Amino acid sequence: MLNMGYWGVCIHHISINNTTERVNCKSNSCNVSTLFRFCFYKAHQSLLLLCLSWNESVIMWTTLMKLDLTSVCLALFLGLIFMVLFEIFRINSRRGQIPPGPRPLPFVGVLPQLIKKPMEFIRSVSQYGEISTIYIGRKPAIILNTIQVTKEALVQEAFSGRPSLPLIEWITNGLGIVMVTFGHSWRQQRRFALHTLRNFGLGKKSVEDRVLEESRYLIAEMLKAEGKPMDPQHDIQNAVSNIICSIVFGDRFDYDNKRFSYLLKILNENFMLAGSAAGQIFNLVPFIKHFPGPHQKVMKNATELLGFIRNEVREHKETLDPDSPRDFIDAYLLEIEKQTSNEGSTFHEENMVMSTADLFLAGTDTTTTTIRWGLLFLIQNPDVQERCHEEIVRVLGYDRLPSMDDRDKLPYTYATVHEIQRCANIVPLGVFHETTQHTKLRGYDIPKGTMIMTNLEAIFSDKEHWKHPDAFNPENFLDENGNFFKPESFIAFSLGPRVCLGETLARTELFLYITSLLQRIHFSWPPEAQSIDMDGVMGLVRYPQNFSIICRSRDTKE
Ligand code: HEM
Repeated sequence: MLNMGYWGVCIHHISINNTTERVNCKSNSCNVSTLFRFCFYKAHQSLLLLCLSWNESVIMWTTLMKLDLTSVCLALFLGLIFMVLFEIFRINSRRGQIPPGPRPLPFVGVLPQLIKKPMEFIRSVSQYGEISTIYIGRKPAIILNTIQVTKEALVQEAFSGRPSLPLIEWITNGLGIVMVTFGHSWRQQRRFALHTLRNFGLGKKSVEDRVLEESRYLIAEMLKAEGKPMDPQHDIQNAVSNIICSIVFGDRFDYDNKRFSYLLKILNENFMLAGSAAGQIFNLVPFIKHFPGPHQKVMKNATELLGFIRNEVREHKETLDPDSPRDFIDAYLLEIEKQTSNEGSTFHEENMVMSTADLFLAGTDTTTTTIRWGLLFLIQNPDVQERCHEEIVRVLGYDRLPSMDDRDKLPYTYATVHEIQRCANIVPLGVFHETTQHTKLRGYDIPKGTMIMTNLEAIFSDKEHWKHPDAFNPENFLDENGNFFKPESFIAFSLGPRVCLGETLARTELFLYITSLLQRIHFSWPPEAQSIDMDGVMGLVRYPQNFSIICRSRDTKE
């Protein structure tokens, strides 16, 4: 049995032949090495067992073949050396034909570096030029390091596919929107989701009103722990999730709802695990799905999350009024019915569950994580926090909540929200794309099926495009007259046919939540706060390390 957390304490029970070995490791970087040690240990033990049980047959065979055991071992060893040499030759023979990049290890490519120190590795990749190559396992992937080349590539359909990642495939069965490859199903599901989200208020006053109402709950909840150290994760996640929940399920959930809190916890756990070393190893050797390991936890969590959605679907079916759809699920149920006679329809119940899951998941941990990074940056830059608060109170006072129309009147606060997104950079390599056909980029031939990554870390810190690339400074989004402007390099939601489907919703939530929090609450560190590694923790998104803060209500008469 293997039970592994990501960067926390990991406890491994390795049980073979009724003996259990327990390893306790507390270092942050231990998981990778421990996992490798575990894999090595397992492989070693299995080999030993095989050797023991098949000892007799091996002896029989080798006698039969007139070979002794030493020769068999030597042959195996030479075979391995040959495979490694062949792999090195294969990689080297492609140099010059593909963009340059760091030297990969045979079979695993750059995965050990990417897993061990992801941000350091991602930063180092841009030194190879506008586009570079990294090997993910045995396959080369192309990294786009500048805004120019990213724009050139991502607007094309040829660059709009998605790679098939075994872990995601295992869970989604190739359904939904986010990880579905470019084609008919993706087009139908994406178009329907966009259209339906708009019908239920996306980009309109009604979603703004939901966010403002929720921000009142959020402020009240955070101030319950006024003056005491508190981890803001759950409150923010619940507030953010309630907006997408109200659109897809037609309901919000109270902050003390135990069942919903549990679902949010496992959602977060899955985002963490799927993007961790465990997820990468699964994608490299998917047959481990038949064995115990952290991937089983990912599957168990996913099954529970999908079970929750299936339950919602069941309840919606029982109470559906075709003349007045209440939310995304109602609209989808009606669409399935409408499309029954259409042969090319991709609308069916499993696709509904997976599309709903995509909206629920993508709409929760992305915005939550950005706001958490925001609190970190605002506490570390108290002058920025104060300047935002002063601007907000000057324009709105203490009582009027902000609206999206206030953006022009709050240029410094609006710039701060964007600067939070730039520095948080929650998907530093974007969401992976794949070429849908053979294509060319900057003179290089790129075969169909090549993985494409956007180096947002390099683009967001390009010295030619940012006034203060390496510091948290809202001036990056202000012109010489103090007005807000958006540099072309700001592509946190990506671009092209795959651009984030929830961009409007996310921007509404980020501006309204951050502004209303800064209006009413002062944030600071608890006295015993420890310093935080600002590279964060890599999951499917880049999370800040866990932290606690002190919230104090702004004195409305100050
Ligand atoms: C701060 C918040 C967010 C950020 C930074 C963000 C960023 C992104 C990025 C970078 C992509 C990949 C685009 C590409 O493949 O080139 C994406 C895709 C997507 N996002 Fe977001 N997102 C955010 C919030 C949301 C929200 C609130 C929703 C909910 C509606 C959402 C739904 C989606 C979906 C469904 C896709 C897949 C689009 C497709 O493959 O066609 N996102 N997002």
